[in-house]
Amino acid sequence: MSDADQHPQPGGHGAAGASQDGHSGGDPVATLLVLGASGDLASRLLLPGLARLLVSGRSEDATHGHGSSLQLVGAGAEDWDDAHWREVVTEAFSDHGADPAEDDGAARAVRDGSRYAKVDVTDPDALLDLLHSCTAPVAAYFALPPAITAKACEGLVGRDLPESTRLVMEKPFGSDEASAHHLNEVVARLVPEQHVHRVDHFLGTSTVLGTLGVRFANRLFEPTWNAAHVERVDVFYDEDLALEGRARYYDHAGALVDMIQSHLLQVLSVLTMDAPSSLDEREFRDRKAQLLRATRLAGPPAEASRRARYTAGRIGDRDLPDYTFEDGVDPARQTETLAEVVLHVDTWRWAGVPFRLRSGKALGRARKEAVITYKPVPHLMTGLKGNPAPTRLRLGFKPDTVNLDLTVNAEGDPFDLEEATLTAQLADSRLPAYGEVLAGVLDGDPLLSVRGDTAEDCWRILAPVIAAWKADEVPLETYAAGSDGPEPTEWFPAV
Ligand SMILES: NC(=O)C1=CN([C@@H]2O[C@H](COP(=O)(O)OP(=O)(O)OC[C@H]3O[C@@H](n4cnc5c(N)ncnc54)[C@H](OP(=O)(O)O)[C@@H]3O)[C@@H](O)[C@H]2O)C=CC1
Ligand SMILES: O=C1O[C@H](COP(=O)(O)O)[C@@H](O)[C@H](O)[C@H]1O
Repeated sequence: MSDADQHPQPGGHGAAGASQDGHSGGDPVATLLVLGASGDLASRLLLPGLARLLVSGRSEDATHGHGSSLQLVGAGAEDWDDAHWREVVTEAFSDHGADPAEDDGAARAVRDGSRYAKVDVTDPDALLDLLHSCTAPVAAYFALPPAITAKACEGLVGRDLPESTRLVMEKPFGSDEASAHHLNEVVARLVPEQHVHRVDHFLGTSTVLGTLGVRFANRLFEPTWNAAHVERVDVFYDEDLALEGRARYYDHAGALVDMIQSHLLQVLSVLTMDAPSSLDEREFRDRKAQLLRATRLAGPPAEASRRARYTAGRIGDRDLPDYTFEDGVDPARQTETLAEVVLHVDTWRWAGVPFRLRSGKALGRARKEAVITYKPVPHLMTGLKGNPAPTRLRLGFKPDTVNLDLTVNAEGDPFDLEEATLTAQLADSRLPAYGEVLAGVLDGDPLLSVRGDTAEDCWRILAPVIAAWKADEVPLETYAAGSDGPEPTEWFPAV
């Protein structure tokens, strides 16, 4: 897909361009239609995100003052009625600071006005009827298994959708570059690109957004943010959570697709892109796309990728079984629970710098941070003692922190060197990631959505790894649950 296809209206945000009041997305969304209302995503992340958005008042901004009249429609295969759906909404809202019983504002209005529709989304007539029964513009949130989402979209091709419909698509978007390309073509026949929200909730996290402030609102970092000064960059998303009953999805996806193909490549792009001139969606997404287009695996998959799976172990007071004994897991799938890759970004700025992306489950330490390691100083003056550790900037995710590891003169002996860390705790975002994502959807602003070309590129970058793992060219290592993961190697050093 070319840039031109992605940008029918240079300078504008939505298909309608910037609206009269300067808002980015044209008409605000009137109906949020959650397809897959009985699913895990809807109850655990979407409804809580919506609750927090309603309480924050941002929904009024996002909908240009119509937050409390937002219609919430849940739909799915379950034989629920409106009353049951409202109970689900009430529970999710109450657990997240928006108890409709106490709140007489937007949360209550949205809950009281919400309804449920039973529908098989793969039946195009039924889905279309449902869409037309909603007040337009409708944001159709596909909280569905990806194959069902693709089938539902295909069924809508050639049919008349309500005006200004937005399609909100979850990850994974496609299952490889070709299928993502195909899905992009299908979606492009339904709505303009600016009305497609390919969700990556990491782009809604305060840390990823906070990276922009640290990088671009300070004179200090940007001049050294390049291959001349940076030795390596490591992005870790090590979780102490294990499978947590998600075999139906995870045992097919694995760590590479679940975390690296989607979230961590987005983090990488924000960490390494050139400075956009504004937070206009086109400026921002162009910069990310440019960076990812230049990204490739740093070597042959047997060296530049590694996969591993947890065995039985203990995390805190939890005993965990070997992954292959978890409910719903098929050991023959050889699903990895930890993945690491090393990438290169072929640009003047980044040539030769290794970027390691790593994520794993059931690790002893939940380490979630991007570490920028600087090169040693060109000359350390004779007379200073000690072996200085490299300067490191560590951007922590959850909690959101900035740590700068420096070498300083030691206490008591000014000729000796020691390490010191400057730490800043970043302010918590008022909204959880899904609240931020929904604000963008309701506002019709795709700034924090993954653009179609980028969705394809993320598959292209990892295609050699996926093929090599499928062909068993890279061994599936093991690590005990509760450990630090597989042993460090030259390609995957301890940092
Ligand atoms: N859960 C999570 O933490 C996250 C999920 N995602 C993504 O969100 C999407 C949904 O995931 P999740 O909620 O976990 O999945 P679930 O399996 O929990 O839920 C899927 C929902 O879709 C419904 N459904 C399935 N087929 C149809 C159909 N033909 N017509 C109508 N409804 C149907 C299911 O109903 P029924 O149960 O009755 O079949 C269920 O309500 C996936 O793309 C996933 O990758 C992304 C980030 C995090
Ligand atoms: O999308 C996903 O993300 C979570 C990690 O994100 P967090 O915001 O919950 O920390 C991950 O656990 C899950 O496997 C993956 O599907």
